[in-house]
Amino acid sequence: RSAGVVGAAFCRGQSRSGVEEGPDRIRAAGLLDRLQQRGCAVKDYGNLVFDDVVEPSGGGGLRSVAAVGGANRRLSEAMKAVKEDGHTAVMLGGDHSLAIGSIHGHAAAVGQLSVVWVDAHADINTPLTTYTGNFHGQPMSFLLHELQSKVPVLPNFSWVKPCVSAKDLVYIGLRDVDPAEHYILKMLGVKVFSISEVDRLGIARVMEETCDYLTARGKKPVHLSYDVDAIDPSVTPATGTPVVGGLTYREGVYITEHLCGTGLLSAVDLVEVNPLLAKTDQDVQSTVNTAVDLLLGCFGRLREG
Ligand SMILES: N[C@](CCCC[B-](O)(O)O)(CCN1CCC(O)CC1)C(=O)O
Ligand SMILES: [Mn+2]
Ligand SMILES: [Mn+2]
Ligand SMILES: [Mn+2]
Repeated sequence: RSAGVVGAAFCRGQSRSGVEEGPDRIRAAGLLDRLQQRGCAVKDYGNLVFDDVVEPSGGGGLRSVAAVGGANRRLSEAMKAVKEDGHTAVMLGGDHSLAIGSIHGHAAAVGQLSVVWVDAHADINTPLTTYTGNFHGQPMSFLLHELQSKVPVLPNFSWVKPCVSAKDLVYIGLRDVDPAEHYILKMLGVKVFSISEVDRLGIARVMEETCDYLTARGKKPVHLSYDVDAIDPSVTPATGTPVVGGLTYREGVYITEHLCGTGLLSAVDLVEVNPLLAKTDQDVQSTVNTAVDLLLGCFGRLREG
């Protein structure tokens, strides 16, 4: 197993500064050392730093359109290179708009893939349905073949090619879904395990059903896009859009242990860690340490030893 780590110090998919510090805080918590200690080869590709692209005014109520498009284009190229070097890619965010570039670059390298999206939110608003104009709530709309007739061409976004089929997407942890997103999920028949399903089925059954569903039509590389706000805010408070009633630490780690066990995990995003948004340093540490533990689960760490 080898990991290729890319930091993406980007915050302009949303409004709260600090999430650009995520990559360095996760590194400082010892991610690379802990991976190496487990016998995992690690190549650190460093951080993509997005010196603020001058943003033309306007954008029709969408926040930082050109900056988001430009940042994701660079991330896509970086992720493609990491995959072509043969690593399991690790993208450290940064806000969740970065999934546009991460998944796009992964697909450019491997072709068809499955996406497991672990999040309190569906992040599938289009530029026309978004309430907030924030691109961290929209990434999936740019990636799904089935939504392209609903997504306008935006400045710096013309490079994006849709690369995910709705039937190759599974959500886990949803508990704050906008009406338009819910309509889109129903219309496309996207597989969703909301927090209610996690309660009803238990996380082990959710993961079995997720993997059976994604491999029923043939095994494909898996892209795991993990928003730390999927986990309960009592565990990961340092994040921009916390929502009560989240996954426990144990459920969160079980997800990564199980996906690692399939042998199909090809790339993982770990996004939305914002160290400025916690009240105490303990809260920051709890968030960052959980992020590290989630990633270690992706690379074979088992709690049994
Ligand atoms: N769906 C939201 C939240 C996106 C969260 C992005 B993340 O990467 O963190 O998953 C809007 C959420 N919604 C806005 C109206 C409020 O009353 C309730 C929350 C949006 O801004 O689109
Ligand atoms: Mn979220
Ligand atoms: Mn998200
Ligand atoms: Mn978030």
